Amino acid sequence: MSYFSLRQITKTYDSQTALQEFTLELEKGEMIAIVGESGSGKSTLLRIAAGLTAQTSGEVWLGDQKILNPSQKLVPGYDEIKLIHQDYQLFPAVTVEENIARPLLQFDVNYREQRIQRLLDQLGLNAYKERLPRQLSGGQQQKVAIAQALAVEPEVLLLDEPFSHLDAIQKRKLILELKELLQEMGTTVIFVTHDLDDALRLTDSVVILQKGKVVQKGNSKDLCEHPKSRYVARLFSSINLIPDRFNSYIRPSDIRLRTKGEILGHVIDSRFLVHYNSLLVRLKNGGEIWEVDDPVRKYKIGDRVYLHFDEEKVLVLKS
Ligand SMILES: Nc1ncnc2c1ncn2[C@@H]1O[C@H](COP(=O)(O)OP(=O)(O)OP(=O)(O)O)[C@@H](O)[C@H]1O
Repeated sequence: MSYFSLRQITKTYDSQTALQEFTLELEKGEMIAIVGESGSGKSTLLRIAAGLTAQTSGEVWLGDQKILNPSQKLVPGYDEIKLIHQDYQLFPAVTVEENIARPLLQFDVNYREQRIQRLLDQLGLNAYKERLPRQLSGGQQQKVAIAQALAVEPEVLLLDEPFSHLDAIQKRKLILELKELLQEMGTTVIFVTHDLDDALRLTDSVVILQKGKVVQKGNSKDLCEHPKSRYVARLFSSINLIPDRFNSYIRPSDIRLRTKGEILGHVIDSRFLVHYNSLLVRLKNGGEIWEVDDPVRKYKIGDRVYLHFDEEKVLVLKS
């Protein structure tokens, strides 16, 4: 039996289905990301997993403990399962240290002090412990919210896009730091996001959610090489429709640029990116515009190019 399981969770709001028979089984210490566009049911799922929203049907289990929802439990939620979202609320009038102490008030004073010190160390917050939340940057405030959630050593941490206020550099750094910390603590984690890159920084194990249903799950290599839909394929890169072929697509990185060949086009735009130039190429036959990677940065706007790809790289995607 798995450690944390969401079994056949369905949630309807009035007549609208937000989640449909969602099932997920996690082992202790496992980390998984759920990636889905806005409105796909991610937040609803995490609130149900935390026992904060009542599901229409289905069950949540932590070990042999059934997680009760607010219609079954007087005080909703569990210390063992903590949810962090982007609109975290720190106590504005007390210091960082006191914010972290709040969930620990009923614990023994020695344990409490030790635990606060450990969290301040782990999250690099020592220098800020006397400050009020408004005297911190967004990233630092987010770290305090994380420290607060981790204070009671939850078994399961549910992250609902908690990094979306941060800039890309801060976000990358915090995700990597958090990953190390959570691995060390052996915490079981579900991270929901609309951003696949963020997901893959935390874990290689991904579930793709669309309109409340799981459309695919796997590791990044499987999902990238064998996407089951255009939506999944596009999470990794754009895809070019191959003219005169049904539902067949090729990724910009799977195209080779040649000076001779079959598919002729003209470069109409070029952008310098870190590992390659990203070209827009207008195909002579049909006028389609393809995105093509130029890793040697050889081609310029106006150049004639021939495009080549291996048949095995073609993605056939019906939906
Ligand atoms: N309290 C509510 N009452 C009615 N409908 C709701 C409620 N909460 C969510 N929904 C609907 O359920 C669906 C899923 O919403 P949810 O917030 O779970 O999606 P999400 O994937 O987290 O979206 P986002 O990334 O924009 O936060 C949406 O269509 C939303 O409008």
